[in-house]
This record gives sequence, structure tokens and C-alpha cells, in this order.
Amino acid sequence: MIERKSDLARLEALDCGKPLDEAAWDMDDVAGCFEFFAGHAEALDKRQNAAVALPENFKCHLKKEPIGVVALITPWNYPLLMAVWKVAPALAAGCTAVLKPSELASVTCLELGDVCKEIGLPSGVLNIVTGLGHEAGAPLSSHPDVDKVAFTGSYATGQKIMVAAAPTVKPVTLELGGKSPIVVFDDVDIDKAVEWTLFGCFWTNGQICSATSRLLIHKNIAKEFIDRMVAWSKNIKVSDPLEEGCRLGPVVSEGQYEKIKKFVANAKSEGATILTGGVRPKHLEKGFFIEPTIITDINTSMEIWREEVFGPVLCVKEFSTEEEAIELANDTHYGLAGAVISGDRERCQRLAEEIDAGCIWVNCSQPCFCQAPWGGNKRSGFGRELGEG
Ligand SMILES: NC(=O)c1ccc[n+]([C@@H]2O[C@H](COP(=O)([O-])OP(=O)(O)OC[C@H]3O[C@@H](n4cnc5c(N)ncnc54)[C@H](O)[C@@H]3O)[C@@H](O)[C@H]2O)c1
Ligand SMILES: C[N+](C)(C)CC=O
Repeated sequence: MIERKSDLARLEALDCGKPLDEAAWDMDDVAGCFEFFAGHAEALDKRQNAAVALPENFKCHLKKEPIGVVALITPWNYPLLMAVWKVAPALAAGCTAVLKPSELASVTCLELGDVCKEIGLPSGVLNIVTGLGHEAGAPLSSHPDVDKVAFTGSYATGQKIMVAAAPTVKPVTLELGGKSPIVVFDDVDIDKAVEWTLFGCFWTNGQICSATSRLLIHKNIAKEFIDRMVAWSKNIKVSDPLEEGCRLGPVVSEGQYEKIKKFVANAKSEGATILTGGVRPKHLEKGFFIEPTIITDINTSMEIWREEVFGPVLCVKEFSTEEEAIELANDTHYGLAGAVISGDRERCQRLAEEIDAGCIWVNCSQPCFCQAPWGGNKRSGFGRELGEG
């Protein structure tokens, strides 16, 4: 039997507080990420030439070497953080890098280039190439002088990158999309669980790879839970992000706006019920704004259950038993993340083992730290970023 060896991160919120309470975690901790990998560069130096234990009369030395020139291709969501997750470890390992940020959000990455220049990073060590995917990303993926491609983005582009890298047998790591489940049992504080559920799906408008966008709710509390979610969602302030109290701004582009609306329309035409949202808020005539959306009456063959929306859209299904919850949670080609909310720690442990995903949150959804590995299973990609290993 061949065992799959991939790091699984299991992250537990110890007091299950509120997601937006004074953040003890900071998803945009760019400086912390550089600091973390600077520490790793030292650790790497110490491991160089470490001796490996062998039978008497033999000696083996391990030499860690930088792979060479790495192409780092990144998406528009979290544009600076996703770049830093790649740039910092690449430089710490002694590689030179070509960063290709998304054409929709390149400016912060160019600023990063300026900062690196300012602090004296030698010229040519970090190179930043902006442009469209097929014009700037594709040539990097196939270029014979690029030794590795580290990519974060959609499943469709990930496939193209693997194909482009194949002729030169270039290693690739792929951080792709997801359709992650959040499983809520009937032994929870309903208000806290509702808040984590809405946060896990609607935070930054659902434009997060790991958004827990499929809610599996125990049937004993389903009605009350859904009613509270709908009431809460109607109160989420959607506005210009510069306005005081804004919780949801616009989605990134017209293309993304139209795509989300089409997902909602298709769900409706396939027989699902749009309980709330899915439309432009009445008070916002311009801009790519969408009300937070909750959809029920879903069956597992529907597009809305299977495909990543990358917008503020939550699908809801009920379950009766733990086995059924696990089966529904794993009913996806993706395997990036998952969450379980329950007062029973042993049950949480069982679900963390059984859900096939790179990261499982217990009694929370979305916190993410440099110290823990990050990456997906199945069509969410392969390879891990971050982590101590
Ligand atoms: N797993 C993760 O950690 C993670 C993190 C953030 C985003 N994502 C995923 O990213 C996607 C959203 O980002 P996006 O819309 O920018 O993704 P995308 O795949 O459209 O683009 C990502 C990057 O690839 C480039 N690109 C496009 N075509 C290319 C090609 N043929 N060859 C090389 N490069 C090409 C783009 O220019 C961009 O820089 C979602 O699917 C989301 O789940 C995953
Ligand atoms: C990787 N993460 C969770 C920070 C952002 C994903 O889109």
C-alpha cells in the first residue's frame, strides 16, 4: 500500500470566541511571514552538511541546496500576502525568484519590489513581471531556465501550468481552489456557531480559497440555525469599504460579479431556494456589490454544490448522523479545508481525521498561521506552503 504523506493542519479555537474579536491572529501578517522565514533560513544553514547515521565504515552527508530560479505566480485575492508566502521562503532557501502577480492586483507586489530594493536586496534576486496570465505567466511556466513553478490560483490555471511545465520536467506546487465544508452539530452555542459559519463563508466576500461555503447542519437545530443566519445576513452592512462599519465591499471585478450572479441564477433554475441575497443591494446602484446569499434545497449534483463560486454564497444541507455528515463533507473534488463545530472534542477529532482536506478547523473557520503548513488535497493541489517542516 502506498500511503499518502501530506501534512495535515488541525487548528482548534480553544475558547471558540468571536471571529472579529480583537484579532489574536492576523491573516495579513506580511512582516511576521518574513520574520518566520528569516528564522528558517538560519535553521536551514545549520542543517547543511548534517551527518546521516549509517552502518559503521560508511558516511553520508546531507547537503541542502537552493533549487535555482523559481517562478512564483499568484492570484488577486490577498495579493501581497500570497506573494510573500512564496517570496519569503524562496529567498530564505537561497533561490532567485520571478514573481508574476495577478493582472487585477499588481500594485502592492511592485511596492514589495521597491521595499526590497530599499533594504539592499541585490539586483536580480527578486524580479517582478506584471502582465496577463497567458502573456506573462505561461512563458514562465514553460521556460527552460526556470527550475520550479510555485502557483496559487484556480484549478483551471493549475492544470495549464502543469502541462506547460511537463516538457522540461519542472517541479510545480499548486495551491488551488476549494469548496470547503463546515459541519455544525446540535450540541453547540447556536449564536457562536452562526457567527463562525457566516464569517467562514462571507469574510472578504467569500473571495477566499478556503471559504467554508458548504454548511452541513444537524437537522435538530437546522430551522433555528437557518432563521438566525438569514436574520444576521440581512443585517450585514454592504457598502463602500471606506464607509464606517462596512462589513462587505464590492467583489473584485465585473467578470467576478457576473460569474457569481450566474451561479445563483443557475442554482435557482436547478430547483434550489435562494433564502436571502444573491442580488445587488437596493441602496447601491453602482459597483460590483452582491448581498450575502444563503441557498437551501440543494441536491449534490447541482453546480452550486460542486463548483467554487468565490463570492458571498453559502450552500446549506441538513444531516442526521455523523457518517452522513462526513460523506457529504467529502462529496467534492476539492480538499483544501474544512471546519467542524461541536462541543464534543472526540467527535471533532474523528471528523478532523475523516474529512479529506489539508486543513481542518475545530470550533472556528479561517484563522491561518505561518507556523502551520498550508495546502490542499485532491484537486485543491499539492505541495505545502508555510509550516515548521
Ligand atoms: N489554495 C490557496 O492557498 C489559494 C489562495 C488564494 C487563491 N486561491 C485560488 O485562486 C483562485 C482565484 O484567483 P485568480 O482568479 O487570480 O486565479 P487565476 O488562476 O485566474 O490566476 C492566478 C494567476 O495565474 C495567472 N495565469 C492565468 N493564466 C495563466 C497561464 N495560462 N499560465 C500561467 N499563469 C497564468 C494569472 O495571471 C494570475 O497571476 C481561486 O480559485 C482561489 O481558490 C487559492
Ligand atoms: C490562503 N489564504 C487562506 C490566506 C487565502 C486564500 O484565499
